[in-house]
Amino acid sequence: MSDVQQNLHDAVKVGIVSISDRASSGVYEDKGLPALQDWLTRALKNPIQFEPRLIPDEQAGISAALVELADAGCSLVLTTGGTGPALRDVTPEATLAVADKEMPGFGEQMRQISLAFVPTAILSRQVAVIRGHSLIINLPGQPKAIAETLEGLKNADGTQAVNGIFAAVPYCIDLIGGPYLETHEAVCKAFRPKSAIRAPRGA
Ligand SMILES: Nc1ncnc2c1ncn2[C@@H]1O[C@H](COP(=O)(O)OP(=O)(O)OP(=O)(O)O)[C@@H](O)[C@H]1O
Ligand SMILES: Nc1nc2c(c(=O)[nH]1)N[C@H]1C(S)=C(S)[C@@H](COP(=O)(O)O)O[C@H]1N2
Repeated sequence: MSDVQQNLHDAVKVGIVSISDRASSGVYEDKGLPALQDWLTRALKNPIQFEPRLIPDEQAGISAALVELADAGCSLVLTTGGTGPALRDVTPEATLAVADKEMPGFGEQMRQISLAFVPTAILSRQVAVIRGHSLIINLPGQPKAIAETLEGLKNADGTQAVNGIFAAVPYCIDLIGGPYLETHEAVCKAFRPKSAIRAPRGA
């Protein structure tokens, strides 16, 4: 029987939001939602209910989608796109507008990680916030940036060279009263203080 069939892991609802004028109007195919869904499915042992949204770079519409997803019980909401300096890039403003708390460490670490991949990493103004029981994190719009920032940089032998931000997500979600997230270590090794580690179910 699989872990899911045995109910070994809490179920989690995750909002995934691709913010792109061109993908949302059909000028090009959206690669943001598939990349988010693929990475989360590879990384998490928990059964995931995805809530996908594909929307244009409009501040009010982005804020409305984030509020709707947080109110619908998404413990985690990941956005992709609209974090740069272009006039239509307003994802950070839309995210901060619905925040109860800002979590600056996520943006700082993502820019640090991304510098290992591209010198233009400093152009991303990405933020992370808490709204109620939801952690909302902005990722850059380049589809490859999703795995890069969540997973970090690995050496040729698979050991971690730079930590991805997802390592800190499960404990953050514990602290805001969400489900207990568990990861596949080959993709991402989550960190929790010893006192916060729960004994495996069914052991
Ligand atoms: N949802 C997406 N699907 C596929 N490719 C994307 C997507 N979003 C961004 N990209 C790619 O990453 C590049 C940089 O993303 P950015 O968010 O800056 O897009 P943009 O230039 O603001 O345009 P748009 O909002 O229309 O996607 C884009 O030019 C495009 O090649
Ligand atoms: N990991 C990673 N971070 C990245 C990039 C990337 O390709 N990989 N692109 C950068 C670029 S070119 C820009 S302009 C900013 C903002 O991108 P966005 O407007 O698509 O969110 O993210 C930066 N961060």
